[in-house]
Amino acid sequence: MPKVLVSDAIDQVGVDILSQVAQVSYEPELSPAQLLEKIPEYDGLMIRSGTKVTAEVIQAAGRLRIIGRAGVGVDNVDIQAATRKGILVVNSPEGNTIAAAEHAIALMMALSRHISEANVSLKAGKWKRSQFIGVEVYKKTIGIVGLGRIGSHVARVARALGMQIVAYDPYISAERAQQLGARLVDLEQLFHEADYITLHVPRTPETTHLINERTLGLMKPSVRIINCARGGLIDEQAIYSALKEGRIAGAALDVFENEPLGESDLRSLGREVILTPHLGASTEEAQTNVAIDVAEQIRDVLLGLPARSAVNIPGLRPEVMQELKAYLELAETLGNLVGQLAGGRIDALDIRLQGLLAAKDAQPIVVAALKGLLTPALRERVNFVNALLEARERGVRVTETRDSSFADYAGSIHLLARGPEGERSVTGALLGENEVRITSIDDFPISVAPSRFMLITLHRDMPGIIGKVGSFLGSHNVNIAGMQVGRKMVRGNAVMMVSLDDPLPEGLLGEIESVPGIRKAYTVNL
Ligand SMILES: NC(=O)c1ccc[n+]([C@@H]2O[C@H](COP(=O)([O-])OP(=O)(O)OC[C@H]3O[C@@H](n4cnc5c(N)ncnc54)[C@H](O)[C@@H]3O)[C@@H](O)[C@H]2O)c1
Ligand SMILES: O=C(O)[C@H](O)COP(=O)(O)O
Repeated sequence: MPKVLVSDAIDQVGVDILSQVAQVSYEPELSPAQLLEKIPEYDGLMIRSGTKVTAEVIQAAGRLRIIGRAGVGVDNVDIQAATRKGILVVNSPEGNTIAAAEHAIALMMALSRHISEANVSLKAGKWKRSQFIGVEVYKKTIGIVGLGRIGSHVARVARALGMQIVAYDPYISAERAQQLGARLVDLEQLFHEADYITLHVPRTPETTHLINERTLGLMKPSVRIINCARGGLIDEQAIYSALKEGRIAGAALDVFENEPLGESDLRSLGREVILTPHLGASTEEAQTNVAIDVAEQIRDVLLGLPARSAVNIPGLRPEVMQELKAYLELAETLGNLVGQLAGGRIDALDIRLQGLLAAKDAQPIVVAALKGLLTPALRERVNFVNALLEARERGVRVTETRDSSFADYAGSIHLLARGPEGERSVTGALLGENEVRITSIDDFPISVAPSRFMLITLHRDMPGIIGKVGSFLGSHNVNIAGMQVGRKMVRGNAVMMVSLDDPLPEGLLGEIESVPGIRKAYTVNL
């Protein structure tokens, strides 16, 4: 039975799902050193933001197949290292959206009405109503940075509160913003106009210290800033100084550059700052959602099924996967074949999707073809997770084209590989629903089912050549399971594909190539 380690606090429902297929260790208090020591035993790892899955952890994870992040942000996982090692990373992109958006709104309201400070004051026995005069959000302008899932829900709620909405998100259309009642503006304009600024972007090199000494200077002195997204989006020292000196009115921060938040000047401030310990996703509903979402994906992957929210491979809905499954096998077989025929280094791979495939998502087919192409070199080190990255790192340029007019088969894939030794091409299609057929090699038409051991020759189409190869193999006790010849013209060049029951013994390939009329021979394992 596979083993799954749960190293952060997750809802019990997640543990129950994992237990259907795995032996589960629930250890939410592990130190980094303990994680490093334990990880080699596990096939799956389920985490939240508390566990740092560093390159060192991944290096030590000898049998790990999947890391499930019960939440959105995967910046605590070294994705590059996981991808390189072929470890799938999945998350729950929507399970805590509402919780995070509501926390941002709650912080905005708490800041506006001094709720946190007033609560502490009253509990300390004081009744100081005049000290807690707040401001209304009605008719104020909220600037939303990042109009994705959480930012969009904040926009909907803000609209219902009667706020004006400006938004900055270079990756969404003005129409989408308009639907949400938001006006898209550039970042500087947002900083100028907003009475409230709320951040809902991932942390990237582009968004790191988005709020800093300079940008704080662009804002109204009455501005209140909310960060429920990621630590590091705000320069903490700069916002501390701006708050302390009264250059801005307030800030509410749920996330920090270093978590847990240790010594920090921010802690010394009064009502102008509200700090919460990364609680955006901490609702009962969100924790149930993310636990189910991610545990189900870990369970499915351990059972050999696809994941629905993979971070490091194209996400494939199960119905799409089902539809493309046989074509993925075809693409992988063709990639493997053309890779072996081209031999050695391949600089470029052109992938043509023909017939009905011209209308499909090409990405999974490209990944499958690359997996096949790299398998002779990398063996089990290459998989659907790391094939694209490995190909990129080896300098393989990939292009894809489509030809919907192709009518010989319902759907067909043509691969052309270019390397220092020239170009080689193969085509394949499905017979019926899922029988893979190789339908051409270097444009010579054939129809051959791939088999584990194959002999392929390029030769002149002339009398006796097939017989010579057949009796040569027979004389070395190699049994032929099937044979087919393809040619474009009588007595021109031709290709022969021979399926063998056994591998060709060492040294025989050279002898086959010395048969008069044979230009080149290959053994191929599919
Ligand atoms: N505090 C919490 O507990 C908590 C909970 C959930 C999510 N989060 C965090 O909230 C953030 C947003 O999550 P989401 O689910 O809305 O993600 P999302 O991917 O749906 O939305 C992110 C948006 O940011 C935009 N974006 C990317 N780079 C940008 C840039 N340079 N400038 C402006 N916009 C940019 C994207 O186009 C996208 O629309 C993430 O960082 C996530 O980790 C925090
Ligand atoms: O990215 C997320 O999903 C949030 O930051 C939530 O993190 P958590 O699961 O550690 O609460």
